[in-house]
Amino acid sequence: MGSVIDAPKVADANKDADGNLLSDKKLTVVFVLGGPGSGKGTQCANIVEHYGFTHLSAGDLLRAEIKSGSENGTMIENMIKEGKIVPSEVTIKLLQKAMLDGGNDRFLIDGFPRNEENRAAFENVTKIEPEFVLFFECSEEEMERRLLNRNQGRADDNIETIRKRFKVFVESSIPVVEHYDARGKVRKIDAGRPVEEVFEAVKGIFSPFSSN
Ligand SMILES: Nc1ncnc2c1ncn2[C@@H]1O[C@H](COP(=O)(O)OP(=O)(O)O)[C@@H](O)[C@H]1O
Ligand SMILES: O=c1ccn([C@@H]2O[C@H](COP(=O)(O)OP(=O)(O)O)[C@@H](O)[C@H]2O)c(=O)[nH]1
Ligand SMILES: [Mg+2]
Repeated sequence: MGSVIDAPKVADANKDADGNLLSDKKLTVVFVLGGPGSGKGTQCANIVEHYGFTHLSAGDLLRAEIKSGSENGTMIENMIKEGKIVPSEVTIKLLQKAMLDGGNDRFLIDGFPRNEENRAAFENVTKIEPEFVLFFECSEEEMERRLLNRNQGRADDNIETIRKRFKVFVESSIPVVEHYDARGKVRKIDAGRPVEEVFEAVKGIFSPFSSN
């Protein structure tokens, strides 16, 4: 019974004010994946500046949800502190809303999908397939160094949580990259280099988007 009642709600959540479905809008969505500290947020800011994408960081949306005092806030806060993946429905609802509010037709979705369940649920609910997956490859040694120097006051940038996040990344997020790799959709970047060098490589991938 729950699924019968919930179905229209899901469909509504996917419509903008004019009743258009997200999936009807011919959106360009790029998933930006890579381990914690690989430079996803840093490079997304560069891409936004040069290629007119709107940047949606799933982690930022979840942290904003905690701050907003939502009923899910405490649950999200506890999961982030433990480096665990927040239930798909929570993250997807935030992403859908941000896309509908975004007023753009091209989005970088940073740090999502983090596991196969995230991926399948997003596809099922939004009917959106990513154009491609930008994957930042970086050693754990380098990522650990970056995270311990990030200085953004994040509750999860401590060595204990960082180790848990690395484990979750290998066990749950790498299979998502493998899923898209098997479909020829992964664009892999060596992210262990200085920011400018990484962006040079990113530019090579985004050049088709530079004209409009
Ligand atoms: N290529 C790079 N070389 C050195 N430091 C970097 C590089 N890219 C990002 N950083 C720094 O590393 C930290 C993590 O970067 P961030 O973009 O937040 O990564 P992510 O979003 O993947 O966790 C930040 O302090 C950032 O300034
Ligand atoms: O789709 C997502 C994105 C993030 N997170 C949680 O938010 C944390 C921080 O994610 P973020 O992408 O901000 O971290 P980063 O990879 O940039 O260090 C993760 O460890 C997870 O606990 C999540 O559950 N689902
Ligand atoms: Mg980030």
